[in-house]
Amino acid sequence: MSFDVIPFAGALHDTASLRRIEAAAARSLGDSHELMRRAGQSAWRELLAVWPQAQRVVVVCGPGNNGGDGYVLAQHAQQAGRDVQVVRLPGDAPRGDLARRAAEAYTGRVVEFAQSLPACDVIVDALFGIGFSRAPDDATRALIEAVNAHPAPVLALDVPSGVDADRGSVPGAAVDAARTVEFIASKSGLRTGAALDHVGTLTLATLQLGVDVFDGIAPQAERIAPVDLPRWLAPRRRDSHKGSNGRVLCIGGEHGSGGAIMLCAQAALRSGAGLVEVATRERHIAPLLSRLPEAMAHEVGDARALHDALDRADAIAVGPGLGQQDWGLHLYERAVASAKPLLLDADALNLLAIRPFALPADAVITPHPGEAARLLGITTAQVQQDRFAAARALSERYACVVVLKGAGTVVAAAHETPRVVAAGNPGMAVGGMGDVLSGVIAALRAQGMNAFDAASCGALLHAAAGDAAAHEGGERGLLPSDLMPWLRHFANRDPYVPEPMR
Ligand SMILES: NC(=O)C1=CN([C@@H]2O[C@H](COP(=O)(O)OP(=O)(O)OC[C@H]3O[C@@H](n4cnc5c(N)ncnc54)[C@H](OP(=O)(O)O)[C@@H]3O)[C@@H](O)[C@H]2O)[C@@H](O)CC1
Ligand SMILES: Nc1ncnc2c1ncn2[C@@H]1O[C@H](COP(=O)(O)OP(=O)(O)O)[C@@H](O)[C@H]1O
Ligand SMILES: [K+]
Repeated sequence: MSFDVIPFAGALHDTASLRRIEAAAARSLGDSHELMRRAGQSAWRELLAVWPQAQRVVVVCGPGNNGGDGYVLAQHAQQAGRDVQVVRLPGDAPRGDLARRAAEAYTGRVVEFAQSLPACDVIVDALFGIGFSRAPDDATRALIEAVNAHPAPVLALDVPSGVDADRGSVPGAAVDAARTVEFIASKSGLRTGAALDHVGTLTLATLQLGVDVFDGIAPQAERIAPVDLPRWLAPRRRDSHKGSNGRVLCIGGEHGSGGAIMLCAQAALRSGAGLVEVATRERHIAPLLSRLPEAMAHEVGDARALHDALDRADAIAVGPGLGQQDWGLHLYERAVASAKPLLLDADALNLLAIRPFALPADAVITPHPGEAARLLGITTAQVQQDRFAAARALSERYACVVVLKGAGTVVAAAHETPRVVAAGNPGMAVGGMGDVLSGVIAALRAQGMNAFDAASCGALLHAAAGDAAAHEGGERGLLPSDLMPWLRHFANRDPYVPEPMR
């Protein structure tokens, strides 16, 4: 596998930056074709390393330079004695000089696609890369569907065809790759949303370029993974005490939703908060204390008790199970008016959408895509079409830090490079999982982390705990409570876990 110079391991780029990097690389090599030659050769080496036994290779080539990479790979496979066929749509002969040159150098068979693909051991997807620009037409869709229906595994070159490499969305059909080998730099859109069901295992071929080709080009986003946790989670000072580890106040738990605030409080304790208080409905206090005697629970009908609890808190999480009735609205307004480090989730976000209050400085909001859509006045599908843009729009509109949850959680704040979490799994799509995240982030805030770092580290810690819990017993049936021991584990120990690059 090809790992050369990686300028900054978590750096993610968009296609506009990649075009500039490619241009700088072509200038420094003095020849654009050299880049394509290296791309095709790296991909061939990867294919050989992963599927050494593959004898029959089908390379599906598009009309652009991604197709050009495919012809270079096909030529290597041919020279290595493999049975190779390039398949392309009628009319998809290479259009540009680079790809045409690569196609002319390939001496093997080229067949036009008609309904089905030949039998083979591996399919190489070289249909579209970063030049993919619109939903596929019927003929292209039929080809993509034939690739996906074929039993052979797929190696995608640069981008699984049909995935938008900037936004992570799939406007029509997209190739389901077993692996994707990215060229030159990692792409932001392959780390979030619908893309995650298409990329398979991601690897990076940097094409032996020097770091100078990245000069003056800032990454669009940063990928964060469990190995990054020690960046934020230094060991505790030996002489710390419960006060120095922060007091969290969790507000919520309307009638019928008492479990939400209990999960939030428990997660805050398991993420290292020194003290956790809960302001909830009276009838939830006894069950909460019987499960979680370390918490201090208050009935908040008494205005003085609420005032004192708000005053004592180092960080406040408001929203889990809060409801949107008068009780919840009153608590929401008091929490927002408190000017304390604040986290808003669930019903606090629904209330924010209908009663926009100016949030205190450095507040964190943790919407799922549905909540994000309500806050932005758009549809959930529009949020998912461009999760980076939605997170950025929320951070601007509400002047806060945003954790846009879901596959490939995006953390955004004004003047910060957005971060995308390379952990988490669909087992976490279950009621109560977001309440756990609220407790984690509030605990990190109370321990002194700034809002953007607490949001990033908290989303990562939560996702890592979710992955560990899913690894133990599977994704289906995973419960938010299953994360609790793992939150403690990842908040303390060397969190390195071998993982595929995402
Ligand atoms: N430049 C370099 O130095 C290097 C580049 N490299 C490689 O080049 C790739 C980028 O190449 P690229 O820019 O030619 O775009 P590419 O992804 O092949 O697609 C464009 C073609 O597809 C077409 N098309 C798009 N969408 C479509 C749709 N839905 N349905 C149908 N057609 C559609 C589009 O048509 P048009 O929109 O122009 O009508 C155009 O013809 C990059 O990912 C990497 O693999 C490496 O070799 C390293 C060096
Ligand atoms: N498919 C998925 N992949 C990764 N993480 C997921 C996935 N589905 C849900 N999650 C995570 O689980 C949590 C669910 O939160 P949320 O939807 O607010 O649940 P609830 O409101 O029921 O507590 C979020 O942190 C989200 O990122
Ligand atoms: K491709």
